Amino acid sequence: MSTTPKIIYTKTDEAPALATRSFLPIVEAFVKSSGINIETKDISLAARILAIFPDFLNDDQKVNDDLAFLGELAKKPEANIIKLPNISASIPQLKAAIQELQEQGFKIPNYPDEPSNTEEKEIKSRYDKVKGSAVNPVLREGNSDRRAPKAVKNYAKKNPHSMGAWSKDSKSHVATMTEGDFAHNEKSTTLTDATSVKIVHTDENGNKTILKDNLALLQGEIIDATVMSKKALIEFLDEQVEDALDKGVLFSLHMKATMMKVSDPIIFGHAVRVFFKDLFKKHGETFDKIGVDVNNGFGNLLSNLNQLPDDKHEEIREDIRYALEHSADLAMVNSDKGITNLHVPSDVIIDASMPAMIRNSGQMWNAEGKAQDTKAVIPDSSYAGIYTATIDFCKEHGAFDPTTMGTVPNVGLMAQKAEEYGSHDKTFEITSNGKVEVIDANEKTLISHNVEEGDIWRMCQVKDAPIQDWVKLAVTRARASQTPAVFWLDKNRAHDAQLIKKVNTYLKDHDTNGLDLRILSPVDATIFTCKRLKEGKDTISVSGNVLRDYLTDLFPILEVGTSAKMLSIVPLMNGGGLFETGAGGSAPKHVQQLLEENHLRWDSLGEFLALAVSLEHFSQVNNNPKAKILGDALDNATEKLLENKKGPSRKAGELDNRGSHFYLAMYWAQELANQTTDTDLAKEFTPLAKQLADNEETIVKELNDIQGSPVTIGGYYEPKEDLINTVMRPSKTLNNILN
Ligand SMILES: NC(=O)C1=CN([C@@H]2O[C@H](COP(=O)(O)OP(=O)(O)OC[C@H]3O[C@@H](n4cnc5c(N)ncnc54)[C@H](OP(=O)(O)O)[C@@H]3O)[C@@H](O)[C@H]2O)C=CC1
Ligand SMILES: O=C(O)CCC(=O)C(=O)O
Ligand SMILES: [Mg+2]
Repeated sequence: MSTTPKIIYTKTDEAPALATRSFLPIVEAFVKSSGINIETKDISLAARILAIFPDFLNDDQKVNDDLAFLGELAKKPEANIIKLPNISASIPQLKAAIQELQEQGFKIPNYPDEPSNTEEKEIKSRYDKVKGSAVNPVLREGNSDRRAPKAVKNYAKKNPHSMGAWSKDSKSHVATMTEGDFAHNEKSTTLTDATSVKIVHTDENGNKTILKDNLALLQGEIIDATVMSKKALIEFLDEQVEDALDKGVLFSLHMKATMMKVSDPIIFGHAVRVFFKDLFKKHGETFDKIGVDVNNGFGNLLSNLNQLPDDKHEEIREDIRYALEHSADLAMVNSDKGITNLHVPSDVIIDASMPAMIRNSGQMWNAEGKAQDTKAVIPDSSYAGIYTATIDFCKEHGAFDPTTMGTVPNVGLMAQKAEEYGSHDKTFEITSNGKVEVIDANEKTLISHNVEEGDIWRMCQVKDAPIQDWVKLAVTRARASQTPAVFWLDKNRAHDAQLIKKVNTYLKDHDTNGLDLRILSPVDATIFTCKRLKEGKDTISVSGNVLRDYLTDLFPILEVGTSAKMLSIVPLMNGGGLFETGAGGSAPKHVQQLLEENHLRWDSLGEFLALAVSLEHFSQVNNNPKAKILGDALDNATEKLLENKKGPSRKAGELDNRGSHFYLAMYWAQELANQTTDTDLAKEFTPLAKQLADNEETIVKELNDIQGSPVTIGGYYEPKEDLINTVMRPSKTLNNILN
């Protein structure tokens, strides 16, 4: 077995996977002579599906379970992983990927929506492991450190992105529940001893069902459990649809159906049924018969209608048209194609969609493709208040100004499936009235809730070691950047109250002299942070897992226009490093544009930043000074790329992702040629730098001239390697130089 130190590069999905085909050959060419091996591991949705069905595949079709491999590696000190964004698949995406793979000759089974026998149940449980946020929680064996690097911030100050104006009269607002939701029903406790718990449902007749057994918990672990009342949820949604109609604002639902893969699709389904309640009243039975499941979005209903005879089909279509005309206006994902906010649960994801709305004067797109004030519906009130507070701040003070505003780095608790991340196998849609209890090994009930049929009950856990690590990371970052840090914790929330005790205890382990550290509720923290932000002051947010996700899109999108340019480091708890490429996702719209116009507007800046820190980490761990020089040179090259505005444009015919990679390579080679610390590297890169510069015009022309017409890559989830490489490496001149 080889123990050669290496950097692992992940192959993922959609835009970042396309970009990798262009960027990775450059990286490999640059690091080859410095004793750095790059190995790729495929954690794309397609590969993850194939990895769990070896028994359905021919020998030559089988693939390794690279995610499992990386999950183990992430726990070892030698881990050095560059992690690109991947699809956290909703059911419609999962099904599309399955269909594509089947069409390519992989004989994997269909996804059984309603498994009717043991075999189907087994297949479904395998697919459920691939579903939703199945990669990040496995690899993130450390807490999160995300911030905008100085160069990125300075660039944004000099070249501000567009920012929609806010007025006091804006009707946009957030609607959230005031009772009966996860926030209001939460109960929490810290374990004094290690134990093993079971989760038991007892119905009104005393019949017990074990929902989960033998869940081992450590001493000092915080657990919390809560329930979303179906009745309260439906009543709330009903009021919001009415209110949106009354106020003449768009109805827009913002969930995290991908990451919160069990609870949020159920909530999404309720929203669809409430919005189209007359339709469901009239045709509910028909929908049941043809297997409609709107937990997968309204699009699921539409695609199932084909099973009906033409006249019935047309009648229902007419009723849908009527419903859309007479109910509140829906926010649109694509008004040209008639795709609404309720069509696909993975189209509107709260972390990216709320900041986009706030950046756009609080407006979303209506059916005519025009911007309109919006009611953003976020049913659970645990975290909705941060958006209310931000929106109120903008109404009061106007939009933020990217040329003067400060910055908000985040230190996020997420290691070892902390908080809601770890709730997936402990979230249940309740089948009958009764109670749900968490019972320990001594048969003591730790937490108990009365529940009703249809309620969503969930339990989360957060271990003590990750909390200690998180507090330490917060202090380290506050010290290193001399920036005030705020723990976004609400003493009135059960789970947060437990966490606050630990924060206060563990802060004592550190020298906090001269640091400004506070604990504020999320709403107060938002107000405090926004005020400082407006005054040009920086504030670190130290948050739990969900707020980590929300805040690392919210502030970056307001500050620098995108979260793709964030430095995103996960110092792994066992000493390794996971380097993520920004805080954004895989930008599906970008693939569409590439296929139609052969232009990829994906910006790899986050990847450049990740590689630089990965090289630095490699240098330290493996005592390899060349890696440090490569990393420093890459950082300088990235800064130059920003200064010279060589990032991708949005428009076909202009510099795109591939062109920006060329410039990065040229600047990187120049930096290496000009540095004086390592003469061998300087000697190696001097001719390369010259060749790249001499051929700049030819290469850029080759990269831009091919744009403008459609291309094929032989698949969306599992593109053909030769086709995708041809599309992503179209400059013969550049390829020859790199070879
Ligand atoms: N770390 C991870 O693995 C993450 C994965 N995801 C997954 O990503 C997918 C898409 O999620 P979504 O919520 O749409 O969020 P995205 O961040 O992927 O996309 C939202 C918009 O942000 C802009 N954007 C994001 N990244 C870049 C980039 N590098 N360069 C240029 N523009 C960028 C694009 O705007 P424009 O259209 O204006 O160009 C894009 O349409 C989902 O499958 C989700 O599960 C999401 C977040 C993190
Ligand atoms: O894991 C996911 O599904 C999304 C992750 C994400 O959005 C983030 O970490 O910012
Ligand atoms: Mg996110």
